[in-house]
Amino acid sequence: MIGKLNHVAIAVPDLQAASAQYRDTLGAQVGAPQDLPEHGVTVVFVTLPNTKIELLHPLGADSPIVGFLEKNPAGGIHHLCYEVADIGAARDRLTAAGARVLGDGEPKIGAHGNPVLFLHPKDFTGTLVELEEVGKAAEPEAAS
Ligand SMILES: CC[C@H](C(=O)O)C(=O)SCCNC(=O)CCNC(=O)[C@H](O)C(C)(C)COP(=O)(O)OP(=O)(O)OC[C@H]1O[C@@H](n2cnc3c(N)ncnc32)[C@H](O)[C@@H]1OP(=O)(O)O
Ligand SMILES: [Co+2]
Repeated sequence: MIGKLNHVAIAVPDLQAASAQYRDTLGAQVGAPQDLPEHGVTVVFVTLPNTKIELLHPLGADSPIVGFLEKNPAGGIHHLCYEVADIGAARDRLTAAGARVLGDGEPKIGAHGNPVLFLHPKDFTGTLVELEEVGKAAEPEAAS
């Protein structure tokens, strides 16, 4: 059911410092900060040849990553995001298997404009999992 690793998210206490480290020390392609008020985070995406790193910083007092940064003040790996072709079907299959989908169970639009859901870390070997629906590219038409 799961496909490509879309991104690895790292919660960071200082977004500017983390962005500079990835750009200047590691020589990676680093994007601009993006505020996502609906998710309570500011994100910066680092594009790697085979996946992305999502640098996460709290936006607002109700941010879901405030508690994580309190427990991990230097920052740390926060979640993995896997691509799925049909997020509704994935959610139904996972809830039937007993996994907890976070929030009200309805997908929200994530940083890439695609529907996303989160799964409780206690149900996935201590790892918070994000699912992102990435539509399949149109099949090329068969040559006639
Ligand atoms: C969608 C926009 C963007 C994108 O990619 O497009 C993003 O990725 S936004 C990312 C930020 N959004 C979220 O994380 C939404 C889902 N998260 C949540 O609902 C909460 O953060 C939750 C429920 C995972 C944790 O809630 P809380 O911070 O209140 O912590 P608790 O003390 O209730 O945690 C319970 C238990 O789980 C452990 N925990 C918490 N966070 C993580 C984590 N990231 N990875 C692994 N384990 C985690 C925590 O330590 C507690 O364990 P315990 O043994 O009881 O101490
Ligand atoms: Co994410």
